[in-house]
Amino acid sequence: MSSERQERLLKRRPEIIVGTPGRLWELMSGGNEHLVELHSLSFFVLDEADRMIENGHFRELQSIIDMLPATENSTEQSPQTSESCKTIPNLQRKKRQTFVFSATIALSDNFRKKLKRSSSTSKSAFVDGLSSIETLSQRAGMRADAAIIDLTNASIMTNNLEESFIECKEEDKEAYLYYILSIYSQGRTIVFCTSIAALRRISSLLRILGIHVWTLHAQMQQRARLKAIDRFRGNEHAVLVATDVAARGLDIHGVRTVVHYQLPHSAEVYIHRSGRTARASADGCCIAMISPSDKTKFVSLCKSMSKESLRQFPLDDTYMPEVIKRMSLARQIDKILRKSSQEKAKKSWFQRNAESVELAVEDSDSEDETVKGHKLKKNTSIQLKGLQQELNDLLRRPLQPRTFSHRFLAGADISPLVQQQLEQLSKRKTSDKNYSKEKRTGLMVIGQDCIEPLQALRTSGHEVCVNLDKARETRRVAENLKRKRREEKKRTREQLRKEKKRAKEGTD
Ligand SMILES: Nc1ncnc2c1ncn2[C@@H]1O[C@H](COP(=O)(O)OP(=O)(O)OP(=O)(O)O)[C@@H](O)[C@H]1O
Repeated sequence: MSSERQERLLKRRPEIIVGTPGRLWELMSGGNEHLVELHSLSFFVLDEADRMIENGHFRELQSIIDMLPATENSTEQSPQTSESCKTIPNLQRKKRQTFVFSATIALSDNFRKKLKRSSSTSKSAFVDGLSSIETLSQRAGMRADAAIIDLTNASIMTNNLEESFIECKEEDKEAYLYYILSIYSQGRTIVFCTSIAALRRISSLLRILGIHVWTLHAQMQQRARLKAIDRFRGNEHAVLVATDVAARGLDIHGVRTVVHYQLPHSAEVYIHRSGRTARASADGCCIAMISPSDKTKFVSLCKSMSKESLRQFPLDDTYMPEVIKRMSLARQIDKILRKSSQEKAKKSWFQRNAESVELAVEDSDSEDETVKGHKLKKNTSIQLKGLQQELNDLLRRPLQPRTFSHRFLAGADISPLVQQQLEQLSKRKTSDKNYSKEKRTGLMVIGQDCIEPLQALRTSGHEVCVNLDKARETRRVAENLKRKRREEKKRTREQLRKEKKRAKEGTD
């Protein structure tokens, strides 16, 4: 929202103002009348407080707090006055209540003592800035007898949330993501990435594979972000691929699954990301995709949240050959499309710059080179069409396990589920010509009920130890066992050889 529009809205003197520190301070320091009349402030709320002090980026917050009038109970000196801040006599000041919220606040044991000490110290004693949640609370005028309400349970996460993981190679993550989104296609899903490059890649691959996804990241304009959220909210089976800008504060009803496609850098971000599902009294599940290089990070993440074991997300490997075939075609298509869009961008950049300096651009290529270029373009376009045709043929068919064969369908061998799916499929094929255009609906998968990942996890997921020491111990035991078996075999072979030799010597 533009600051002009915000200023217009502030003229109506709203009773509640929700803002980010940057914009709020911009308006306050600009002398907005409604915002500097802080003597009548009844409630001061700091939401996501731990984020506010991260890496010291919210200097503006410090300035805002410095402008707050001292509360009745505070022994602080009068607030630091700025040109835009009015000095109000104590009698006119309202009693102010301060709230500090976050799902991930770590308070030290002597938090209250610190607050007590601070109430007898003047503001000028804090020279470090808002370096900790304690300092933030002190500066916001929190009293030493502040109520601390801790709603976290032993597992930190809500009990309605089922956490799980998939262990796979880094290069197989894309295929497994496609597997989850197509086999368990029910419910809203948010897929989290740490980098925008990864977000762009997987969203492009999924779109090529016919899964409509919305994206959300920091390089998007506010208007585009709001549009993506609206569209995501509008479809109960939609997929949102997002960076950590969506990790906090996003409250969308019916988010059933959160996928940590790339692991977050801290346990706090993992908690906030996972908290986009299983909100209020609803349930939900999260799936962390762990490649061998993620393993150490994942174990330390689990350790910091005191998790010794986690459920392994159930996978049916019989679908993988089909999934991998589709993914391989999608990758080839993506590569061609990416290359051509890069070439276009390069060309238009060159033209734009030439135009800006009023330079006439002449085609410097020789006739031979131009013909060669056209040929190459034509070949690429033919190759692209061929790949798209091949992929579309695969996508028109429901995803089916390797064991399934259309050629040898026999009543006795088909489970009631497959029988029912085939009947519905043939009905839809004849009645609805556009059936293949419907995305993420049932009947894309043969042999599998159309369910949410949470149901799959509850019915067939199993607990696996994530403790690195225990995992190492298990590996060591398995290796020992293997070594012993090898030695045993070698001994038997040796014995047999000797016996044969002796027998041979006996006959000679
Ligand atoms: N007492 C309640 N009864 C029913 N629903 C509630 C109640 N309190 C909150 N909710 C609902 O639960 C959801 C989550 O609430 P809210 O956004 O306040 O949580 P939060 O802890 O601030 O989440 P975040 O992790 O985004 O900070 C919202 O949809 C809200 O409407």
